[in-house]
Amino acid sequence: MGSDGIDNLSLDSIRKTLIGLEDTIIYSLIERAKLPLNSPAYDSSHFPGFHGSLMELLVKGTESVQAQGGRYRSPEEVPFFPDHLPPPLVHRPLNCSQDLPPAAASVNVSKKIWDFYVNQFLPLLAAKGDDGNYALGVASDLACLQVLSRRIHFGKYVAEVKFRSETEAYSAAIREKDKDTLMNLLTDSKVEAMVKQRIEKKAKVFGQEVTLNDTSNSNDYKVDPSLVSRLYDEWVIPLTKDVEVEYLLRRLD
Ligand SMILES: O=C(O)C(=O)C[C@]1(C(=O)O)C=C[C@@H](O)C=C1
Repeated sequence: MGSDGIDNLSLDSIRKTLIGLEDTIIYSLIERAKLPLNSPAYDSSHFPGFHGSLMELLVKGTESVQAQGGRYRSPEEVPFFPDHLPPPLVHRPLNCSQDLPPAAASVNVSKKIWDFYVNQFLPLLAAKGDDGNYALGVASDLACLQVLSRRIHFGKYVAEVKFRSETEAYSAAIREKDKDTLMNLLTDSKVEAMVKQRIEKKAKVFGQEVTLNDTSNSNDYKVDPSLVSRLYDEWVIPLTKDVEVEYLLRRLD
């Protein structure tokens, strides 16, 4: 996101940002896929010394430190545990557009992102096994979760730009609280198909084994490209659209 402010945002520039985030998402998935599932880290009854799972403990602690460092000050940065975060110690203004209408601040699908990632997606990404190195796995999970969340909450900017380009049609549906019409207005099926094709292709290119001779199997990838496409199809795109609808519903408040 550049420093030009919301007035100069275009659908093209936001889509470019989404395309850039695809690279980060794939690389973070490749990192997590190197480690075994390590299921005790996600089990809230496994470690008796504290409340909740080890993953929750580590993510809360990391988010707390990052909040002090000035994270979570823009609409696309949403913590997974917003309660009791310490105030930032860094007050320098962000050199990126953050001036979305107030509607943006309250749109938050973090819980849904956490739930699908931990309960549905991670067991498909990581091979069964337990190497006891839970903190490393969770650090890798948080990298995945944060970039997925950023991508999904970027839907706020997408929705704002779409609202500005067709204000009358969107306003009518917002006044009626008509979620279906909003969903239809913002959906572009051709773009969705391209996004899914591109992410699968990138997973093949970024995830291929590089060797100096030609003996490697060209169908061996570090993360299954069809799983990455499925991630977008089942979770990333639908949740981005949920963010867009939720944002729009509050846009005229
Ligand atoms: O690019 C857009 O227009 C978006 O709204 C983003 C997105 C996506 O998540 O990739 C979501 C909805 C549209 O149907 C197409 C793509």
